[in-house]
Amino acid sequence: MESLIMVMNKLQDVFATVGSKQKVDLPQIIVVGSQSSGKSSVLESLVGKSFLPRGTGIVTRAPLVLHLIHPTECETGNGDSKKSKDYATFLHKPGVIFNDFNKVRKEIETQTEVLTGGQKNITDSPIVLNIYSKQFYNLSFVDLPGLTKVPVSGQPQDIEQKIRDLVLNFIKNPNSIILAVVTANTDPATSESLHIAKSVDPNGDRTIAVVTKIDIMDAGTDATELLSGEVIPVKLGIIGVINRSQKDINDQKTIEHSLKDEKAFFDKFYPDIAQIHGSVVLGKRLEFLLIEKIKETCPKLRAQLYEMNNKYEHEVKKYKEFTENYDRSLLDLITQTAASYKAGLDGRADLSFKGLNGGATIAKYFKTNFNKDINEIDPLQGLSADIIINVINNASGTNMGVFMPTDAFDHLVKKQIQLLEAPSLACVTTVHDELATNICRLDDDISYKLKKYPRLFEKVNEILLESLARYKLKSSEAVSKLIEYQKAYVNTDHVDFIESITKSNEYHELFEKPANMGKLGKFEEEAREEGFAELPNYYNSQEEMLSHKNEIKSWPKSITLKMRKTVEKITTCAFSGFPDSDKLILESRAGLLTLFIKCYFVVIKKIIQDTVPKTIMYEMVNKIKDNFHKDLITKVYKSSNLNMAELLLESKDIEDERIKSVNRYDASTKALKLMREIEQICLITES
Ligand SMILES: Nc1nc2c(ncn2[C@@H]2O[C@H](COP(=O)(O)OP(=O)(O)OP(=O)(O)O)[C@@H](O)[C@H]2O)c(=O)[nH]1
Repeated sequence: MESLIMVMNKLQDVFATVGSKQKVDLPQIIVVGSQSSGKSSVLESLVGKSFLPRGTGIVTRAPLVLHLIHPTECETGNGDSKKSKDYATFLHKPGVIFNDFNKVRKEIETQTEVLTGGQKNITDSPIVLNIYSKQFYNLSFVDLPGLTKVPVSGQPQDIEQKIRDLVLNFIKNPNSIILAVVTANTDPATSESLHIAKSVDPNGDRTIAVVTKIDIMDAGTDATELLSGEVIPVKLGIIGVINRSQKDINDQKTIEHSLKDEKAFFDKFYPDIAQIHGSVVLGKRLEFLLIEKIKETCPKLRAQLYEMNNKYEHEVKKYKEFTENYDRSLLDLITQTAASYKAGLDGRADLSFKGLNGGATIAKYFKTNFNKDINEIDPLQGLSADIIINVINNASGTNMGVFMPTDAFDHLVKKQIQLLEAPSLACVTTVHDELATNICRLDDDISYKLKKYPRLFEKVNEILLESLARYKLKSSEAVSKLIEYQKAYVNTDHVDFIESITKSNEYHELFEKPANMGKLGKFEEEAREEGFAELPNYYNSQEEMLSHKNEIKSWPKSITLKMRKTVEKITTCAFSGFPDSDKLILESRAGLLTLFIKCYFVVIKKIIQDTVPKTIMYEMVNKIKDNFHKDLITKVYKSSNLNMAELLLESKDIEDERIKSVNRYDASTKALKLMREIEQICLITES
């Protein structure tokens, strides 16, 4: 019967060595208790040896999986002096025999440091220790860090939560037996171990309580009530033990001696129940419970292992498929890569993909960021009133004409149109970068296959970037041309321009509300009185006046009349000897010019917001979608400096993954074999 636990131990080791992606709920005894409750002492009494690290603070910082093994002849090794006595081995030190249990303690301490990275932190990576002794039963435990509330210096503040999480992770395994250590000298209602056990096993169906420190209870109190099961609601039993006190340990009292004293203590103080308490009873009870648990969980465990084995077998086959048929599938892979890349832009890619795909990202960028960048450009950026007046003066030359100089408008508006080039070119760059990253959004399956061959992946990336660089150049040239086109001809007849002017507030202020015209308004009546008839007197000749009339005609028709009126008023003012007339004329012209620039800019912004995305789509996005496949085939196959063998080198990561996958499959096959052995033993013992 003992060998049932031994086979289960082997099963545990299989998973401890190889690890498993999937959790396997193996039957285990998990020791849980608050700090200094006596967990280590209980384990040492069961083992009959002092071998666990002691000290202040949190001593146990890694799960310790402890297998107690009753060795067979073969394991004691006939003639092997090292194995002739009790000895220990660690799973992480294969082949090393520990006869000295002080060295076992040291090794646990050293390995704890290795696993926790030298910090006072805790880890969930287990240390697996086998102790071989003819003296005891086969048993297996997991010893965990003590539940604590106060971090010691150097320990993370959340240590309490970390320990709780670690303990919970072990005890929530429905096939585990919770060995809750409870101290007799404190109120069981405050016992941390019972509390945490209850959170995963509310009815106490898989919890056994071990009561320590009965010997140091307050004078006048005794543990009869506690040990009889009236206080603690657990179903697997309550067993009292007397461990060595600190003084006993300091005095180097042997465990053998302590076990004798323990028996004497129960015989003397609890004669009626002495037979069912003590470390020896505890050991036997735990062995019985573990065997029962193994039998009970066998069918479920077998099904779980079977499923796991199938899954790993499938995974291993997948690796083989890639490595063996690579040549044949290179072309397929390139085709799939280009198709997946295109699908990412067309929006038909993996719908489960979290976040936006490449195509959607670009569309969103056009609609929001690019439009915003353009809208945010101030149409008068860099144009102070002085600059505008200066340009008007220069455009008028020596002749201080009365009408709006079109040259000044042309000059200024073209200067402002140029401001649109930088955000448009930035848009080209952003889309380019998005197209470059789109390679990271291939379908999982293709991306996985491609990354398996890093050189090939690198080559694919290189080809993509080369093509994109070409298309980016063309896009930038085309976008710059769009700006040039706008600068080539200033179309003041554009319907949107006229509409924009008439809808503007400034226009309304200047022409529709004479009352708000300020100084100009004062002369409005005079202007009306003197009339346009006076105006020809201003010009030196009829010819000159006519030339100005032509100038008026070059402005959009719908505004000409009103504009003319204003200019007329200004001119009249000049005639009437108003002292600031020149200044007034200039300011009024500058106001008009500013309004026209603003309104014309609205039109151009709309055109740019519409045509830049179209140009980028044509020159870059659609080109890469249509030509990526062709570019890949041409460059991967035809490039003379390409060494195919190099392209086919498997990545180190994937190679490691493949090895791990094979190991996992081997381990699960081994586990299934052990499971069959366990089932055999169960059958024999039942019949
Ligand atoms: N008198 C007496 N002392 C005990 C008993 N059990 C444990 N002790 C003492 O209590 C102290 C803590 O015991 P440990 O076995 O180290 O407790 P632990 O739960 O393993 O402690 P941590 O691993 O630090 O959480 C030691 O000084 C033991 O000697 C007992 O039954 N009686």
